[in-house]
Amino acid sequence: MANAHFLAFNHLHLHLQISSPLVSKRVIKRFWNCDIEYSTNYQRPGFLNMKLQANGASIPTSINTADSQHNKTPHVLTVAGSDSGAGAGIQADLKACAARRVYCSTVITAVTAQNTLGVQGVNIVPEEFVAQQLNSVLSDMHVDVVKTGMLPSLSVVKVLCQSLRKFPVKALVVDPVMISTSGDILAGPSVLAGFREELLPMADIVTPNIKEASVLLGDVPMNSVSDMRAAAKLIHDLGPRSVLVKGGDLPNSSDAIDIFFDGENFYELRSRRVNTRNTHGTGCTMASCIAAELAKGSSMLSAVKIAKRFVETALDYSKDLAIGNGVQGPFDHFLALKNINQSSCRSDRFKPNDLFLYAVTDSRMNRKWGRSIAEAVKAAVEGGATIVQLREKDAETKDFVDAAKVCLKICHSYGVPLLINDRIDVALACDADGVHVGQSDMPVHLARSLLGPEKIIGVSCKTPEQAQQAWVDGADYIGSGGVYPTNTKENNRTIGLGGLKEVCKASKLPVVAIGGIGLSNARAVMEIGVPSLKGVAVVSTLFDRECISTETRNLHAVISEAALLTQ
Ligand SMILES: Cc1ncc(COP(=O)(O)OP(=O)(O)O)c(N)n1
Ligand SMILES: Cc1nc(C(=O)O)sc1CCOP(=O)(O)O
Ligand SMILES: [Mg+2]
Repeated sequence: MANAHFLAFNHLHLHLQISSPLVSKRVIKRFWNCDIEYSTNYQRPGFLNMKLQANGASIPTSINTADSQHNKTPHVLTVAGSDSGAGAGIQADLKACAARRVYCSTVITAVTAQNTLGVQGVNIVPEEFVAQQLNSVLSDMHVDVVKTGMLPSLSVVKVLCQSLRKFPVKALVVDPVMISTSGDILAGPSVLAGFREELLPMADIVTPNIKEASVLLGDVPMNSVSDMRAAAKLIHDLGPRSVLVKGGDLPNSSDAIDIFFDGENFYELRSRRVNTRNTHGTGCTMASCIAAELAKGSSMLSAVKIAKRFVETALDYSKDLAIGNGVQGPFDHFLALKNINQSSCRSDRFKPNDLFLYAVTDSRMNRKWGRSIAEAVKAAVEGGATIVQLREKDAETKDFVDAAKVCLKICHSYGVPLLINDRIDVALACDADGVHVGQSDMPVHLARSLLGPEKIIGVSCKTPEQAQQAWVDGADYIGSGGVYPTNTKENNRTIGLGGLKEVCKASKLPVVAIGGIGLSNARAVMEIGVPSLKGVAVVSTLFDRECISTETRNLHAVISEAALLTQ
């Protein structure tokens, strides 16, 4: 499918992943109300030269299309041990990559006999044969990311490092497997030296759990989040570009807290601790999932966040799985094959700039103007709405689902995501792109476990504390208001531009402003000057008007101008 994805368009700064110049030109025109001129041929292979014209300014642009992953299948190579019980190791890696829709090839370093009771035997593959497998894969296939798991001997570590020097890849993810979850030793002290001296300096990320972090640092005690931070910093000093210390086994913690350190900033990533015996293979899955997201082109931090969310959701889904008699069972990676449909016509699940012009429907207004929900949505996306929310407070469930399916087709034909207000059931029934919930609706973490990791979840926040919680709970964006008084929502508290600013400053998530926003005040909202504010959400300004597409176009022009001027 020909498509064009905006990765960022902030203040005259454009990154465009392009697969068809003609489609891209149309999409640019529609999204940004700016004209685009192409040179008629490629002057350098893989580079597309173009001139963007917006508001009288003309910007020559050269886009490297050769880097685009469009025609390549994202590919992870896992170098790890086989687990006969298929909960961890190579088998977990294959399942995780398949679930994340990334091709996975395999180099097997050891074959283990294990089950839910523990590891009964280990048969190490000779290093020459590991080398041969590496050569077979890397000399023939385009591998984006190498992920390592069980590396049972120093010579295997060395063979791997040699292969990586001969066949460089985009990223190296090292899961420093040393002790199995059942407590069995999978790599001895000589391997530890290999990790420290050779492999970690080549790694883009290393993902130890607290036991592994402690062993890597010579058995330092690891009992708290501040110990994890200190360990992340010390492991970073060993050479990897970033470190994720996983705190799932941290004593006395009600959340699963991981520390991500990229050499500059620490991020404390929290998720709910899922109460289940089925946790065997979470480390392998986490690292494979990070590798898969990197192969698809994510930044490191967002790959880590997606992986954490994927693992949390899969654990939640597999709570009641009964496989084996031991204390630790495997979990199910293919939540997508249950009632979570991850297929989406849209290739990217959520881009913060989708919030730019957020159209929220209203059944009362549609009735007043004598139009269907689908007619209203079509006019809004034609006018340039970048995301749509169906907020149909008094619709019958069946009518709502039927209308939502029609609207979904319309939105997807324009590359616009469609969210459902409040009704998780309706979102599931029509396979919408996500939901928007308020503080008294279904809590975000429950919505997430029902909808899965792929769907977009927005949550209304009036305070910095709510904004912080939204991030912890796994929301994708925040709706914040009422910025101005509104007649559309009864008894809504107005927080003003000041309140909006406070929420935006506190928010780690992108924010869309809502409440009483129209042509006369949208500019003031966009000009508050906090980068997390990505756009405005409106109801009456679009839908309580005679011509929705004209009003949408007008509002688009106002906020585009404000966005350009606040660069
Ligand atoms: C983008 C956006 N922001 C806020 C809201 C309000 O949601 P909520 O607080 O749940 O109120 P209702 O819309 O359900 O009345 C929203 N819908 N969209
Ligand atoms: C649905 C909604 N939520 C709000 C909030 O403050 O969270 S204000 C609001 C209504 C927005 O409608 P209009 O654009 O017509 O003012
Ligand atoms: Mg609500």
